[in-house]
Amino acid sequence: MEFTVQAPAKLNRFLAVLGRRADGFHELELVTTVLEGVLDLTDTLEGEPASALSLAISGPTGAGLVADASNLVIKAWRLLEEAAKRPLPAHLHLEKRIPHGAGLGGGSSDAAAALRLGNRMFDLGLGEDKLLGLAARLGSDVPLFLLGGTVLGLGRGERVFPLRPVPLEPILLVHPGLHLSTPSVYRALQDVGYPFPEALASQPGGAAPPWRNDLTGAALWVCPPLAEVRDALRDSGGEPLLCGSGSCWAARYASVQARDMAAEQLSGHSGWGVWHV
Ligand SMILES: C[C@](O)(CO)[C@H](O)COP(=O)(O)OP(=O)(O)OC[C@H]1O[C@@H](n2ccc(N)nc2=O)[C@H](O)[C@@H]1O
Ligand SMILES: Nc1ncnc2c1ncn2[C@@H]1O[C@H](COP(=O)(O)OP(=O)(O)OP(=O)(O)O)[C@@H](O)[C@H]1O
Repeated sequence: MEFTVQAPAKLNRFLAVLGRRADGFHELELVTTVLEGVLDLTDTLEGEPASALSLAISGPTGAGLVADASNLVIKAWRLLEEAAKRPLPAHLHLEKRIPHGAGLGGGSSDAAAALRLGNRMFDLGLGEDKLLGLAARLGSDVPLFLLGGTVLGLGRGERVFPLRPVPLEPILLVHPGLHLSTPSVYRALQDVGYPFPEALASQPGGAAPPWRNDLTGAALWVCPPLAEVRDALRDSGGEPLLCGSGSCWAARYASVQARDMAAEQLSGHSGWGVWHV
């Protein structure tokens, strides 16, 4: 097709929950890296002008994902039409590789990709501030994908600021084949108790932010079998970190060699997906 935009996954290397707000959302401090260049964890959105709007979905994780008005790509397109004050008829094709309900932000990344694609395809000339505003209406995670790189997220995560790049350690991502709903994990914070973060993302002297996710207890409460992947990553010598609201885990290793040995060991587990970052 004529126009193509990549939609990578993300890794929240720091997620502090600061409290619950009156609107039901949680006040967060996040450091997120967009995993640009990890091709088997990147969706692709292509488009060409047509007589009406349509979306086709294919790819390894495309099955079971509906292409109707509930899809974040269509929701993003409708917001663009609202901003452009005219229909933007196009045929879109989404190649899905990011697992859903995995905490890797696939749907949010697709939404950001749709905003960029439509803006470019129809020469709408919407600036970054306008696109960030539309992104925030689509979901808390969408704006960070417009910035790319390593991003500080404040508020419910939608107020984004570029950070200097944090070099990624040798990392493995493991998907246990489970699906976790983000709202149910945030709700479970009430059952497990709210964490009271003392360390925030801004580190003195340019140090990398800590490897931390305050949603871990809540996600394990909602889905106890998640612990199996965490324990396997620990046994393989890694330092596990839950991805967003789950179900994927990331683990960092002391060396590329240690990471690659662990990958070989964990790939043998049936039903788990394993990626190098
Ligand atoms: C877990 C993360 O992926 C970390 O980056 C995000 O916080 C989730 O972002 P998201 O999926 O874009 O979330 P949204 O679509 O905005 O919200 C989904 C639901 O998650 C809960 N939610 C989300 C963000 C936030 N700061 N507090 C919340 O309590 C709310 O119940 C909300 O109804
Ligand atoms: N294009 C899309 N790709 C994936 N999911 C989508 C899409 N559009 C809508 N959804 C819905 O959004 C839900 C969350 O999908 P997503 O892949 O963003 O989950 P996630 O990785 O847990 O995200 P997050 O880290 O933002 O919580 C899916 O279960 C699906 O119902």
